[in-house]
Amino acid sequence: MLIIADENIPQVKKAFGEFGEVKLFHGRSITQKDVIDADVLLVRSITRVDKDLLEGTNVKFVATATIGTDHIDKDYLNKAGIRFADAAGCNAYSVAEYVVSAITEIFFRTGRPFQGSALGIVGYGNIGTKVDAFAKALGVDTILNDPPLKRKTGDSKFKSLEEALNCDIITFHVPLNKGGMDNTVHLLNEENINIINDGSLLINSSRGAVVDNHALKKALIKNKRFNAVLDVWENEPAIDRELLDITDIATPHIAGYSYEGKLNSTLFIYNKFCEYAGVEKKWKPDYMQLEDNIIMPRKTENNVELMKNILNNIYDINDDSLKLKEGLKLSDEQFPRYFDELRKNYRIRREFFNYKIDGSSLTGEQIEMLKSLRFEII
Ligand SMILES: NC(=O)C1=CN([C@@H]2O[C@H](COP(=O)(O)OP(=O)(O)OC[C@H]3O[C@@H](n4cnc5c(N)ncnc54)[C@H](O)[C@@H]3O)[C@@H](O)[C@H]2O)C=CC1
Ligand SMILES: O=C(O)C(=O)[C@H](O)COP(=O)(O)O
Repeated sequence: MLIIADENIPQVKKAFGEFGEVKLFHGRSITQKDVIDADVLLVRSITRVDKDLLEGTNVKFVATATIGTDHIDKDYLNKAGIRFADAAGCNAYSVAEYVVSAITEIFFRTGRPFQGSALGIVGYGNIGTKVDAFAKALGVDTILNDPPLKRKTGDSKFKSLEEALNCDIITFHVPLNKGGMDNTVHLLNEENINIINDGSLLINSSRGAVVDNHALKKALIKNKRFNAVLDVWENEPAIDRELLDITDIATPHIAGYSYEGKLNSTLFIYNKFCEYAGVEKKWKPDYMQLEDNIIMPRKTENNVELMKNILNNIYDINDDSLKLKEGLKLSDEQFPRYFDELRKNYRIRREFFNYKIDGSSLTGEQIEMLKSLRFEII
């Protein structure tokens, strides 16, 4: 069996090697010629999988080691009788932790408290539900927007997009739906961007095109009255560098790149392949136990300061932002490669549950907050 895989799927050779030859390719440059004799194609978000790539090939099974599937023409795969699998949920905690880090950093910079702030969550699926739980743990109220779920459940907890945009923080966790009733292309656009209040914080870690980047740039240039955190961009990796310059925290599509999230992505597609092929699931990734994982936070009653102090030991989102912004020095030709290299060589970022926190200087409420964020308290 010939298996063609994106070189950035971790441990893919170990996982799939038992089924045949695994050949690795750079995800942006996989062509029909590369997959012509393949039985299995394993991609990440940067490979467009459609008729142009697969017609006339031998491919019977396609999997993406990602949550998002907007790069896959599922209708074509269905018609062509090609089985498809995604890695739904694999890095949901990673993205939720990214959002906690982004809020902490911006609130620390601007001297705002978590308590009493309201967070609008657009998209209440695997990631949105985790962000909701984390926000509540921090003392942040939430407003939920998810029209498909509202139709399905009739639950009055789901509010309008306008209500979500009216919050102190707005975060997007929707798939990129290109058209239809639940279109999400330019969900935030020239018309509704003005709903965002002065001093609010906008976070997009879903897909770049969910936010009209041109409208956002115009709004920020005209009057920088709210903060913006962007992990995803229109036209990655050739992103709008003027927008990059004026974004408060700017990262190269790494919100889902926790160590666990990446390994889960391989495990999830491996498991789905085994189910498809009717073979026993033998492989499991080695998640490696973390050493030196005890954090002793400074005593403070200010929870933003406490979180900033803890996150400095785990994941300082500023480091990612500064590195991406260093790319502003490069030429337009050099930048896309730089963006991809930052992603390829991304650091090992462990999820919160790996860390133990010395609770001796913490209040009972702070201990409960940190436990809800999946830290272990000792
Ligand atoms: N930046 C990154 O590294 C990552 C980005 N993502 C992106 O995040 C997206 C969301 O991930 P999950 O929560 O796991 O997906 P999910 O499928 O579990 O949840 C998405 C939710 O959005 C809702 N939705 C659909 N259309 C909507 C609309 N027009 N308005 C409001 N809500 C709408 C759906 O009903 C669903 O509940 C993925 O599709 C992917 O594009 C996912 C992982 C990592
Ligand atoms: O899971 C998703 O969806 C994502 O956006 C990924 O975390 C992004 O990873 P790549 O596939 O672009 O490496």
